[in-house]
Amino acid sequence: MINKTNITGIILAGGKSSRMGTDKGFLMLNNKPFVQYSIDALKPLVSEIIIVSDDPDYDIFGLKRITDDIKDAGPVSGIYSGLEASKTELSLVLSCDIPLITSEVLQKLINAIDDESEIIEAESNGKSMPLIALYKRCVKDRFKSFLKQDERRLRIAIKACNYKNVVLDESFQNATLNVNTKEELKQIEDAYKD
Ligand SMILES: Nc1nc2c(ncn2[C@@H]2O[C@H](COP(=O)(O)OP(=O)(O)OP(=O)(O)O)[C@@H](O)[C@H]2O)c(=O)[nH]1
Repeated sequence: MINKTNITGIILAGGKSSRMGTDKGFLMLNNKPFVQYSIDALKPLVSEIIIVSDDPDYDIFGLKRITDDIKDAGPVSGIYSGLEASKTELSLVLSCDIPLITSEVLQKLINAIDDESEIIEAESNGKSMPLIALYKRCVKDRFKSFLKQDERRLRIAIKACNYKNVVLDESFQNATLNVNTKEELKQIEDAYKD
């Protein structure tokens, strides 16, 4: 029986934010930092939330914060570190730059759990979203071996696992929007008003 006691939430909040030029998790939408939206979507569904970031500013959220085991290695390292710290078999992994994300989307990933799939990604508008996804603990060793080989491409690591997508219909398109640039920030502000 799957319930919140056997799922952990992992939020990736490291990286360079080079396209935005400022830490994306602390961008504001309706007076709330972006990362808080990821926290709020996870909260009803998980037993613990872990933030993976080197930045102690994230401690204000009162959650467990861990740092990347391997620095500057991108999301593969962030996910690996989060799974290593997770106490549960299942983890919902989110980025910190998806402020319209909802628990409903994450529940769809949980509903799709089966014995075979090791990674279940949301798919929106034909695009797989590895940072709106559910990961089983067993993938962490494969992620580690990729990191050891200096392979940092998340898609390559995912392809080495048994993965599937949950295709979301058009009504969930906004919920999965992520923000990388100032232009996309403007788009999110407009989508939020709708
Ligand atoms: N913990 C951790 N999180 C990361 C790392 N790199 C990216 N992230 C997170 O992964 C998500 C997607 O990040 P990207 O937009 O692909 O990369 P970014 O470095 O934040 O931004 P760019 O420099 O513009 O590519 C965001 O939530 C980032 O905070 C990393 O090395 N460690």
